[in-house]
Amino acid sequence: MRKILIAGNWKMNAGPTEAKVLADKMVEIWKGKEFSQEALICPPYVSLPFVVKSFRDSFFKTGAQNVSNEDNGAYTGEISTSMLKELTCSYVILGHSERREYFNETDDFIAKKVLKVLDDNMRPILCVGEKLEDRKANNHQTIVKNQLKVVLDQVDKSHAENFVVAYEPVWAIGTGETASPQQAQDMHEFIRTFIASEWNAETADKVRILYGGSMKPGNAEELLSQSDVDGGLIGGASLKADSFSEIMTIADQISK
Ligand SMILES: O=C[C@H](O)COP(=O)(O)O
Repeated sequence: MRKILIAGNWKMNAGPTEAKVLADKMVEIWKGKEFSQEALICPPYVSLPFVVKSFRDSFFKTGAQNVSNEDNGAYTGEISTSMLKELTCSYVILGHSERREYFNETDDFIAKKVLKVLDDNMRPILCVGEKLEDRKANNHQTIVKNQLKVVLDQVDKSHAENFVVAYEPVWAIGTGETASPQQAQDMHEFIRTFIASEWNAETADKVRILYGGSMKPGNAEELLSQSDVDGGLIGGASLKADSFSEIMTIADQISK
């Protein structure tokens, strides 16, 4: 059984002051309540210590939006896995389409980071997804398969439980346009089948596959109810404590 992961990616939003207010609000909403699934917030690096502090006595987990593939050393501007672990971060988002597009991150580079995160006993959330032109040209499966293959070729299947994939169709990110539940399910099933062909069915079954792209309270139930959708990677709606909590409540009522 896979636990649903509701993950918020705050992107380059919410500096320390705003982040603390937002995190405190989330904790307040869930005070005294239990959450049967997993909730995660990935703030910008500078806000992480504040969010960690706000979440200290709660079930909320924290993660980062990127990390270096190197150990501590002379790498100006970078952040290491050991620094994130010191803050008790457990997840790292990797290969987000914004990093691929604006910072030229390649599949090989992303694979190195995924390996580093897994080797250091953290959990990568590997983002994959096609652009609108790929979808229109019916190339979406090939694009996603190629992005995944570079990483899967290097990751041992023993990491399956810590390995998280996020399917984020680029055309649905921040646009208000969402993949239909069927489009999401079809791609998630394709991803799981591909992982099974690279590893095996038993390990593929352990991998959580999140959907990302304009997920909000109004569409979360339909998306999260799909058999291969194991959670959400949420941008805009995670910047509002109420919206994020509503999605969590929906996830709480769905069991896989
Ligand atoms: O990482 C999150 C995704 O890019 C989705 O962002 P969004 O919910 O604002 O569309």
